[in-house]
Amino acid sequence: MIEIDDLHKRYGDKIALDGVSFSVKPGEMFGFVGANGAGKTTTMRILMGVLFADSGQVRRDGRALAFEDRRRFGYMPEERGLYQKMKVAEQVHYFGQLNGLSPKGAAKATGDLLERLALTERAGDEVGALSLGNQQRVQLAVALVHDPEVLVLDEPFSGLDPIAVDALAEVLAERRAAGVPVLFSSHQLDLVERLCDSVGIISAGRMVASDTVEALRAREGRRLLKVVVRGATPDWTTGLSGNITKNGDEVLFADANGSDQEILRAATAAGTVEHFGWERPTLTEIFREAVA
Ligand SMILES: Nc1ncnc2c1ncn2[C@@H]1O[C@H](COP(=O)(O)OP(=O)(O)OP(=O)(O)O)[C@@H](O)[C@H]1O
Repeated sequence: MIEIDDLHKRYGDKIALDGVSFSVKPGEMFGFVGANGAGKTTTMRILMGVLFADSGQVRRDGRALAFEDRRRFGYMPEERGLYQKMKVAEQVHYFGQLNGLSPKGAAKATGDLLERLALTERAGDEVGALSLGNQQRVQLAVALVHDPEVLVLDEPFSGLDPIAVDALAEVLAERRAAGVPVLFSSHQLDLVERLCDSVGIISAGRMVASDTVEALRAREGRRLLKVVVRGATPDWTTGLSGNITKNGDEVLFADANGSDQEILRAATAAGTVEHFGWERPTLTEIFREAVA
């Protein structure tokens, strides 16, 4: 398990991290989300040892991380960092060897990954000649080539087309199934919701939520009551409490937790109740609320 424990970091007067803690279990996909400048990259850089925290610790299975541990991590930094003049396959192979693979092992892993990421036809091209999206795929191949024990990816999905998003999602899901803790940051909350087991929401250097997607949705899940009544007159909700939004026969009651039975009685008296249930919020709604 990867544990981030009470990280604090300042850049001059600017407090970037103000007590960030969360953990990522083996076989867990953790989505790290937050507004621009919230502290995601800073946290990941400290996790990877390219930046030092002012205080706090990063541990793996209860032990402070050492340089050697991080060699077995796969990291995709925000600033990327490929050799523009090196050819695609050469580059992935080079990083494979740099991270401990034999020449033969690196060649096999390179071939497999280029295939998975639809880069085989570009294997002999210089990286600098590729589109940004394809360079991004090479960067991913570099992060994954040595079959890392832990994955830390800073916005790996940004700039990818939908086919590449699916290919990467599949590769990450395989690593997760093999027991690898996978941590990635993203602004694509629908994607995070679809792929991740857990989510951490950071706002101005503080974690404002960190839990499984299910738990976050369930916690907020009794806030919005959706009722559909056929054949009712539009004024059937008069006198009911809660913040009411109407769209034809569909009525949404926000903050109606204490008055749900009263609403049900009114709906039944007004017409045919076709739907009566709590709406589970999307991750985007949870995020907006958490960082508001
Ligand atoms: N080298 C630096 N010098 C000064 N301030 C910095 C430096 N790096 C980051 N910061 C500040 O620290 C805060 C956190 O930045 P960070 O890059 O970690 O955020 P982020 O969540 O990754 O943002 P984004 O989503 O835009 O990538 C921001 O206010 C940023 O301006």
